[in-house]
Formats: sequence, C-alpha cells, structure tokens
Amino acid sequence: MSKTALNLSGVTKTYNAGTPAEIRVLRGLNLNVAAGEVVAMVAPSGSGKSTLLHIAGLLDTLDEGKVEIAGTDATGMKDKARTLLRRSTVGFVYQFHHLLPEFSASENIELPQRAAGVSASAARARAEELLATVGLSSRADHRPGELSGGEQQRVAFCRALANGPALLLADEPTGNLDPTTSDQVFEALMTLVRKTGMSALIATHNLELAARMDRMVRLEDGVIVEL
Ligand SMILES: Nc1ncnc2c1ncn2[C@@H]1O[C@H](COP(=O)(O)OP(=O)(O)OP(=O)(O)O)[C@@H](O)[C@H]1O
Repeated sequence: MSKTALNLSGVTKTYNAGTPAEIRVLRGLNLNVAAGEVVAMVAPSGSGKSTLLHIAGLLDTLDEGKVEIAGTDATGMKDKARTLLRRSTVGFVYQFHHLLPEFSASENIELPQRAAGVSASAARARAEELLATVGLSSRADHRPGELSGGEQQRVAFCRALANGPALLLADEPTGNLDPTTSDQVFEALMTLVRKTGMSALIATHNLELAARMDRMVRLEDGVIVEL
C-alpha cells in the first residue's frame, strides 16, 4: 500500500467565480492522511467541510492544487478515470445511512461487491464477516426498516468498506444518533477501520469522539489547521 492515503496540496475552490457574489471556500488547503491513519476534522457549519470531502472523494473538481489518492494523482483525470479510481479506492459514509430499503442488510453490503465483479458466494461471505465485526450477525437478513438507527448506520459502514477501499471519508457519521448510540456506533466504525488497516478522514462536531482518533484538524478560513 502507498504511504499516503490522501494528499491535498494547495487546493482552492471558489463558487460563482468572477461574480460579485463569489464564495472562496478553499484557499490553498493542504492535508495529508497517511496509510492507516484516522484523522478527525472539526469544521464550523458552512466552512466548506462538504466541499472538501467531495473533492477528496473525487466527486467534485478543484480550481487549483492537487489531489492524490492512494498514491495516484487524480488532479487532471477525465471523468471516467476519476470514477474508476473513486470506486476502487474510496468509501463514503454520511449522517444518514442511505441503505436501499427493499434489500436486506446483507444484500446492501453484497450489492457494491457484485457491481465490482465479486461472486455471489464471496460477496455474501464478506458481508457476513463485516456484519460480525459490528455485532450484527443475527440481523443479516433484516431490511433497514426493521433495524434501529444505530444498527442501520453500522450496516452503512459495512457497505462503505465492502470493496476494501484505501480511504474512508465520513461526514458526521454519528451526527443523527443519541449520545450513547453514537458512542457504540463510533466504536464499531473504529473496529472496522482498524481491522482493515484503512485510512479515514472523519468530519465530526463531537470533540470527545475526535479526541479518540489519531489526529485532529480544523477547517478554518479555507485552510486546514492542525490541533
Ligand atoms: N454549488 C454551490 N454553489 C454556490 N455556493 C456553494 C455551493 N456549494 C456550497 N456553497 C457555499 O460554499 C460554502 C461551503 O459549503 P459547504 O457545503 O462545503 O459547507 P459545510 O461546511 O459542509 O456546511 P454544513 O456543515 O452546514 O453542511 C457555503 O457558504 C455554501 O453556501
């Protein structure tokens, strides 16, 4: 594995560039996430957290600077190449689980693997292994609507990690949960991340959870400040 999971350097992003209403969200931002490192990002609302996660996850383009994922420079890539790189290297987790309601927990984890060419039996085995890691073996055949909010979110983590991405990007992954559930779900996420040895950039408002990660940074005035 490459030594750097994510490298952003000199990244700028401006919305409505050139107009009187232009918003300079990212202003020469630098951020490095090493292989196996879990970085917490605290960011005031409106500071550009989603913009940064979208650029890091190759869902959005930058104006200037460089984005490198798992050792591959994605800066000038065409759409198709960026999509392929994203699918093979990045997993996303959001505040809401976005599971498919008509499929079981296991099927939700199997589907991205099937799309990546994994056999049905191998995909099921991997789903079972991931569900066991987060304590949900007995819920494999339940649909999302039959699971609690915390359980749904744990399934969403398993889905994000199903294809073994080098980098997990999470946007307030426990933001929708009560404090006790949030704590349990965060522990489940950390167990998964540590077990797979992947890197993660996790945006959170929860300073207690942030303090339990390897490193904490703040997004402020369009740049990253180390805490
Ligand atoms: N497509 C867009 N066009 C114009 N302005 C945008 C666009 N997307 C975001 N912005 C602006 O850029 C700034 C940063 O937005 P962003 O969504 O990245 O913030 P955020 O930190 O994720 O906020 P929150 O935590 O409230 O979701 C905001 O002022 C927002 O209004």
